[in-house]
Amino acid sequence: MESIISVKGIYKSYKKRKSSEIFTAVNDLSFDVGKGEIVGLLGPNGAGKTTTIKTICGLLVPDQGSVTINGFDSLKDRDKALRHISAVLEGNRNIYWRLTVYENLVYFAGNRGVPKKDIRRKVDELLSLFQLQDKKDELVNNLSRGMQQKLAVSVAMLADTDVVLLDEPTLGLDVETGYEVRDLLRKIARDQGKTIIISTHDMPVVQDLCERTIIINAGKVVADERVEELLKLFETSAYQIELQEPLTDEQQTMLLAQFPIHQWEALTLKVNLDQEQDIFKLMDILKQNETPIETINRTEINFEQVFRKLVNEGVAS
Ligand SMILES: Nc1ncnc2c1ncn2[C@@H]1O[C@H](COP(=O)(O)OP(=O)(O)OP(=O)(O)O)[C@@H](O)[C@H]1O
Repeated sequence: MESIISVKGIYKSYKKRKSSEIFTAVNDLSFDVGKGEIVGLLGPNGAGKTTTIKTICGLLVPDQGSVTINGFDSLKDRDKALRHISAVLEGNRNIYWRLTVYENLVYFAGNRGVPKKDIRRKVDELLSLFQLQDKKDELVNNLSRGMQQKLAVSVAMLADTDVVLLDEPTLGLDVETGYEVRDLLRKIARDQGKTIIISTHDMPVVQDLCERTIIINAGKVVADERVEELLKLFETSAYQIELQEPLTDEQQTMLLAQFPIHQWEALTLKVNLDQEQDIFKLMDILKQNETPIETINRTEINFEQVFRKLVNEGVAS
């Protein structure tokens, strides 16, 4: 797939407040994003997601490394590179709180180079797509957080850029509005073929919306995989075993020595096996004392478990 964004070996350090210590927020980060891909940038608090997004959209200059957008270096060819990008940063900073929804859209349409004769049509299209017609004369300050977020995303759509960067688009939204924003983003990506990078903590957003996820932790990439591949990697190996009787001390010692048992409560064992056939070895130990087994189930593993495993273990597979 042709790459539209190429991040190569970027580093970014900050000086810690009230001390001379330097903190490396992004540490040799590299990845590519293909045209039309929807990529989730996932990571715990402080992982370096916002720093990465701001570096891509030219708000921060990396200490080392480069960002290329559609073939243009974001530093050397800044104007040409950034022409391809719109961003919605955290906190709805790209909209004016003292203007109405309509005034914001008209103002930013002019500001982003929409020809005068097309502004009205473009604004009406976006009001309709984002279901904001009823709110068009409302001051942004009086809108709910979800409405403000929808307006922020619609402002980012005005320039019709190839790439849209979204920093935490569902943060602080209630479940219903979160779904609504997610559906809108899916629609935009599918119907308009845009490349979308979403930085988020929200696992369902990634699982539901993104084709690929780049998981970062402490400023480094710990996984760069298609979401379905990541889930597959773990789904074959998660088991839950219910016993009818407790195990002997000897069985317990053998199990703990040989298998990564991650939960053991009374008669319930949960284990993630590296290879599927390991379940037979585990059964051998259980059979040694003829321990009656109530059930063995392969458990569904969700994206949150995959994420926690990758972040805690720091390995891609
Ligand atoms: N301007 C700054 N000055 C000093 N330190 C900063 C600055 N901006 C970010 N940091 C630090 O760099 C690290 C990475 O921050 P960043 O905002 O990129 O992470 P994040 O993954 O987006 O986190 P979160 O999910 O909490 O928003 C954090 O430890 C943060 O405190």
